[in-house]
Amino acid sequence: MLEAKNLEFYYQKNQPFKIPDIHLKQGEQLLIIGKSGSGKTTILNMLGGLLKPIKGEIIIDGTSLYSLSGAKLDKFRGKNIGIIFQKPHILAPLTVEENLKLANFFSGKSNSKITGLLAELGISEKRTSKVNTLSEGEAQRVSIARALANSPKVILADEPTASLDDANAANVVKLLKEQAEKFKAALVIVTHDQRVKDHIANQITMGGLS
Ligand SMILES: Nc1ncnc2c1ncn2[C@@H]1O[C@H](COP(=O)(O)OP(=O)(O)OP(=O)(O)O)[C@@H](O)[C@H]1O
Repeated sequence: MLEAKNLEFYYQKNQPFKIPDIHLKQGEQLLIIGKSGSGKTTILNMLGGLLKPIKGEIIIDGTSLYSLSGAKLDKFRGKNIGIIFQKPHILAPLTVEENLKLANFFSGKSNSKITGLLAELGISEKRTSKVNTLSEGEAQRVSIARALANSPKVILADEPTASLDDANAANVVKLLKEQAEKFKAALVIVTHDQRVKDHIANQITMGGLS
């Protein structure tokens, strides 16, 4: 479902990252760990179609991601990849429901899952609340709901627990795992949070700069 082979990337030519290969089948989960600055966000952006590697290939459900370009890549991403960013990328002046409908609009999928998702994530009662009135934990759950609204084949989460207390952090990891299992999606979580490490056995470490 998700394969990354022989990836090479650098921001400065003399400082290439060491990037391990990734092979995840449908429903498999992976934790990418590594110290601050080792390139965790960088690899996640490459896997999500947001940053083209200098060399190597990323294959999602049989499609080589960067063989697509422009609108085709955007469309593929919208349909197949759900990304949860470190800081929730949700539109603050819109309501929770409007944010989710927007995600479906861009990926051309129906709104039929929204009610169920909000219930599973425990934010049904916030459906018509503006996102800028939510707590950080609630906003994080909305960004998860938005990433999952289009039933992606690959779910990518960048430090999803960074700003959450212990109870919410455990909850968010549980939700991500449950939802990934439900859709049989491949799940990749990037983190340095010790609290997450105990929940996903399959782990690789970013090697930092070569
Ligand atoms: N757009 C950019 N241009 C130049 N250098 C960058 C850029 N983005 C990131 N870097 C550098 O690349 C390195 C890796 O950054 P990245 O955000 O991938 O690390 P990370 O492992 O996610 O770190 P953290 O855990 O602190 O979020 C850092 O040294 C960072 O300063």
